[in-house]
Amino acid sequence: MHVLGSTAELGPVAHLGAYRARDGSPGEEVGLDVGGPHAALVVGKRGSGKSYTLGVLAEELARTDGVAPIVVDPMGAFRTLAEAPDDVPARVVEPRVRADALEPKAWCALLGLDATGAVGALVWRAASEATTLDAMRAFVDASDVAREVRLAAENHLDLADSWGVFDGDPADLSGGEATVVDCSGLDDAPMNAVCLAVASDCYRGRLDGSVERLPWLLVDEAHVFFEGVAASALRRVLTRGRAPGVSLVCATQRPSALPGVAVSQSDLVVMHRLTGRADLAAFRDTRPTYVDEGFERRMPERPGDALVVDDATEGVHAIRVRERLTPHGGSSPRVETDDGDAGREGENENADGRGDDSGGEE
Ligand SMILES: Nc1ncnc2c1ncn2[C@@H]1O[C@H](COP(=O)(O)OP(=O)(O)OP(=O)(O)O)[C@@H](O)[C@H]1O
Repeated sequence: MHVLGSTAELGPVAHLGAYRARDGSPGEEVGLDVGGPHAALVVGKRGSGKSYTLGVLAEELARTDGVAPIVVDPMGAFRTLAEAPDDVPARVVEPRVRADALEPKAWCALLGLDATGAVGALVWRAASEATTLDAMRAFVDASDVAREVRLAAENHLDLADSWGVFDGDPADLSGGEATVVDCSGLDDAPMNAVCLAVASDCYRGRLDGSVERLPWLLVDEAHVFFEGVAASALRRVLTRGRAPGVSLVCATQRPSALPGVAVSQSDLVVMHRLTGRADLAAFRDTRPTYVDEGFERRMPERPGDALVVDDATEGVHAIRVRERLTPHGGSSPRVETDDGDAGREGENENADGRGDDSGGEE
């Protein structure tokens, strides 16, 4: 098997798929080095195969010794990973956050409060003094401030309480099975709080030695998190995660919405079909050596086909991602036809139902 992500035989390899010849026929099997930490991006327009590829990677990591795979799942698309426990060790957990996993500044940002205003300052002090949401509320309740300030702070903390993510303890994420943190049904703000806590726990756990396995954090719809309070924790993993051994794989249909550091720090980019001009520019600017006009001519057409830009081998590799071992849960709902079948969803059809590959910006 040809290994991407490393020039040396370092140990465990995730089977990603096979090389793809120009006529689409499969070639040698392709794997990805998972023996050491990586920062990777999986990009492509809607329906091009990003979640499917993330699922393949999660399956491989779940079957790899010494790593702790965690999927931050915004849509519940990865719950199916746990459907074949004999083949793929995986579990689905509720999204839970310890209130003190968030710095006071993050609490203000999460609740849309100006930290220099009276209400923001009170919430900031509550987050500095208390370790649970209940204790933060008690702190606010007992505070000696103007009534309207106290009521406004209470309302904001009630909102946080209504998300349900601060109830109970978060699951231990350091196990060897794939852990799917199911964030479906959550708004962007609580989802960001969850992602922030997961990324911080992985990073700090490796620094203080409490996490033994090397964490692999897989984040779908990553633009949602780079636009929210999780951004700083994800940036930290991107820029400083390699030394403690934390890997991050971000999937997005909008790479232009990610900060430049997400593209520049990624040593692997799995590019499914991508047509938006701004999105292509996000790569052309940081990787002019790889992403030229020839690159655009090689752009994959079918869902599941990809170009892998690999810093280790300093090359661009045309591959087809292998089929999933567990069911793929990421397909969009489709209209039922008269004979009861859902509309076709073949390899040559885009998720939006067009049989062609005409794209344009998303
Ligand atoms: N490697 C593959 N092998 C076979 N089929 C695939 C592969 N990758 C994707 N597909 C097909 O393409 C469909 C769309 O893939 P997927 O759900 O991963 O797209 P996506 O890029 O994540 O879309 P969205 O942005 O809407 O979430 C899948 O339901 C599956 O049928």
